[in-house]
Amino acid sequence: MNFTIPETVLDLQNIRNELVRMEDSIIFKFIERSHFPTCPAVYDPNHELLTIPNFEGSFLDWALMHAEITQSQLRRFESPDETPFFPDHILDPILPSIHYPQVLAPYASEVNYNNKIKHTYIEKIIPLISKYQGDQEENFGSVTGCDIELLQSLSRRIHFGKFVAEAKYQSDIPLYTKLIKDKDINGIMENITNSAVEEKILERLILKAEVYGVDPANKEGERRITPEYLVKIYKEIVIPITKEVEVDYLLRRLEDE
Ligand SMILES: O=C(O)C(=O)C[C@]1(C(=O)O)C=C[C@@H](O)C=C1
Repeated sequence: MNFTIPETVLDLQNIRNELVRMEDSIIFKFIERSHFPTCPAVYDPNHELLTIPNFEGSFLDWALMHAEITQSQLRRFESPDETPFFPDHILDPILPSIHYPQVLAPYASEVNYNNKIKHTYIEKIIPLISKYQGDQEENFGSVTGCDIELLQSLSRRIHFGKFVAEAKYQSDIPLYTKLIKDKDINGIMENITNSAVEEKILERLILKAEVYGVDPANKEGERRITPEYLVKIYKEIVIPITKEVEVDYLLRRLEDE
């Protein structure tokens, strides 16, 4: 899909194809992160080994914020599929603006689930995918680099829910208008849910984890990511938060009408 061509952005099939492609990069990033232990020091706002003068927050927060500041100057957050973790700290781009056509509602950038994504990543995903529990000081930098990449990939995937929601709204405006006016959260959730698509995603993830998760040159067939964990992460975290994004986006959809 091409963000300068609105028709391609709101085509549900294109959006789903993009979500499928994102699975690959997310799986490979999980594999990268799984080489390291949990490293709780990186997420602890008051850790003695990782205190940063004049900064309140964890080492990961500090690194992610500075990565985003640089990326904002490279125009990353002008793109409607990118959502910053530190929206109050990013800067104007140095590169000239692209002026993407507006395909989402004007409030779309305010639908920001990154705090929840970061929290869930640290609390639930890290313990699941890490090699073992504990710190390994010499890897703090690598771990932080992996975390930034993974968090940004997960954020992009989950906030794609805004495009899905807009496409679904456009496909049945009378239905969604009624549900939104009635503030019928359960009704919206029911209508945006497609269990067959979800099942397909989970089946495909099992297959991908089986193929990508084993190094073909490794005689012992050691696993780098288990299908069970991948399915658990998608089923319990990625898909549910994507649906929350969809519902939140839709609840405000009639604001300016
Ligand atoms: O593909 C869709 O229709 C979506 O809404 C996306 C998604 C997902 O997160 O992958 C979420 C809800 C649906 O039940 C199916 C899949």
